Amino acid sequence: MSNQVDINYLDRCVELAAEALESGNPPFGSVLVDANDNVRYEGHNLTAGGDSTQHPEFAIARWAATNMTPEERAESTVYTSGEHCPMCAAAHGWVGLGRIVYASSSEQLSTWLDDMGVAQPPVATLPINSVVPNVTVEGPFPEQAEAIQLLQKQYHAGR
Ligand SMILES: Nc1nc2[nH]cnc2c(=O)[nH]1
Repeated sequence: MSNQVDINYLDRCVELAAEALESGNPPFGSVLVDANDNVRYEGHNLTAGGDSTQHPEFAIARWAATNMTPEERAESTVYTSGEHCPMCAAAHGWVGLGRIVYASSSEQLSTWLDDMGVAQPPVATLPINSVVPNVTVEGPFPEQAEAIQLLQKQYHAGR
């Protein structure tokens, strides 16, 4: 069940995605929140340097593996501006993180890329649950997805 708390964290993800764009990176941002509603990690995409695995969701999985117990991980929520790619969904599943709430879906991203005449990513745009069937996933959220589409347009217009 989503609520205003979820919406607030998604809004933060949109802010982080905007920060990514400002620093020349693709607009993706994510937040890791534990069961006590503490933000444990937040970040944005850092792939502009040439390492295409520097997604915030992947960074969250690796940070959580080092810094949280298995129980803490399972009870936490990952908020993210865009639905996890298969690499990040797999990392999320391997480290046993909990619920995922995303603003815009991979299917939406794929459609936006086609509409902009931009090539599809080299990794399939699968739904998270195709990769990790047992993770609770919520999204998309229309208002935040619209904001992300705008950031995607700005990112690709500048390339
Ligand atoms: N969810 C997500 N998808 C991406 N596709 C390309 N980069 C990213 C990223 O950082 N996050």
